[in-house]
Amino acid sequence: MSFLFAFEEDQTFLSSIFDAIHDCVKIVDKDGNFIFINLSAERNMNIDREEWIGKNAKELLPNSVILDALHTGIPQFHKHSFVLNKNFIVHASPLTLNGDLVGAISTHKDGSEIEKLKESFDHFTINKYINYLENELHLIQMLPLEMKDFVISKDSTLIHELSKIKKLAPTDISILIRGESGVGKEVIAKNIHQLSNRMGKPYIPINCAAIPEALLESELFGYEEGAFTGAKKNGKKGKFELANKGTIFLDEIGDMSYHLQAKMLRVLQQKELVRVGGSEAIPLDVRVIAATNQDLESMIINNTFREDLYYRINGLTFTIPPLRERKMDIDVLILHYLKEFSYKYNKQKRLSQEAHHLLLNHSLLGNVRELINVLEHGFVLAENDEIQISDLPKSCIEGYMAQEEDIPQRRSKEIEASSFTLSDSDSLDFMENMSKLEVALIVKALKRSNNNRSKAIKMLGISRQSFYDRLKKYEKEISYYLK
Ligand SMILES: Nc1ncnc2c1ncn2[C@@H]1O[C@H](COP(=O)(O)OP(=O)(O)OP(=O)(O)O)[C@@H](O)[C@H]1O
Repeated sequence: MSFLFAFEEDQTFLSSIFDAIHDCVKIVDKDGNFIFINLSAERNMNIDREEWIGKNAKELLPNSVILDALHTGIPQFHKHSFVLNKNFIVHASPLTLNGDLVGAISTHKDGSEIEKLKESFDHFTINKYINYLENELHLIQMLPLEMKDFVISKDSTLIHELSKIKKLAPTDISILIRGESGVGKEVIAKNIHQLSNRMGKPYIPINCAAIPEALLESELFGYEEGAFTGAKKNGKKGKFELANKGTIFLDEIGDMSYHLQAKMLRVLQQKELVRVGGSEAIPLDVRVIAATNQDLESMIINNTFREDLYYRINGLTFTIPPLRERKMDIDVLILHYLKEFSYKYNKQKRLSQEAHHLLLNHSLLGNVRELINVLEHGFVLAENDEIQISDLPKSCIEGYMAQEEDIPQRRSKEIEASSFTLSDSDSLDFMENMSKLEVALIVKALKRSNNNRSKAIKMLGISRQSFYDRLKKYEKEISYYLK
């Protein structure tokens, strides 16, 4: 089991995960010897896996697809294979660790499975989304292979951001993920961990906004027995200690108090921590991924976020655009989650044209999380196989109606704010008009940069200080146009 050393402690757990997978899975080491065969494969091939482990695939399955993947180093997809008197469709991929080839993995289905799949697909073809899937899936395939199962996107900006992950994951660079609530920051953090050399070690998420300030310190750094009233006997490990050798995901880091930020910075710099009420320094080896929806740059100016911590956590930034700015993703996510619910509830349902239109045009402020909730609500409530608008949550329908009513007003605001013109009757007062021009320029820069203040400052070519002075001066006007 040479290359599985990374999971030594978790091998039983990993085996039970693979055994729970319905697809047939086989793994060989770099010499082609079988090191793992899951339960489905054992049953499907009608073999005794204990007898196969340690034997070479060349001997037991000559010309098999797994050997092709091992010898060429190239993934093999949808390969037909006739062995053990059965027809199989096989996918196989080489396995690498730190850039070295360590083996190969294959999954297969046999003819009867394929027939079942075909039947369910035939049923689906009445659903126009299947055409969508077939036409557009190649774009999803642009994602790194390992991420396909997790992050669904065909938005070029997001795909570009995600393509960095593969290169960065194996390093220990700290990462800051930015984006609104529900855009997928945590899914991406998990992916970074899974693609890193720390995979198989702990991944510990903590939401800094969800834990009361008084408890956050001991949650993060742990405490010793007697540290405070109610402290457990023998003390307790904090999230940082639990994440040792692995990754900690600090969600909503902008909500952490200034005092805790200072403590966190010390821990990150010194790579050791002292539990609350303790004196012993505990060495730490933790990769930090943080996420925020806040404008940390203006928090630094307002002295609510420490600049030194900002540079410490911001080795690299990923910005995930909100769902309303990647409309194409709404469709693929709908497709994906309808499929997921069809497995979960053992039923197949599609969206009516009207409900589909509503979701595509809804501003979905809760992003992917809201889309999933709304869809599941509709899926469960729909009387037949078509989800109607009336099956969606009331709040979603009301939100959409309010948004539609607001459109003419928003459009007129946009026109007003983005053009600076003077009619004959307008005042020519210099100072008054200069102020209007400043507001129009700032609003335009903020809109063009998706409200990213650093980018807006660059576009405007003015200093940070001067930008924030104007933001303060015209706060009311700017927030009116941006609303
Ligand atoms: N691109 C995506 N593909 C598939 N599922 C996604 C995608 N983005 C988000 N999701 C799903 O949406 C839900 C919300 O995602 P997640 O918790 O990662 O968002 P978040 O940005 O971390 O939210 P918050 O800031 O509120 O913590 C999860 O169920 C996640 O699996």
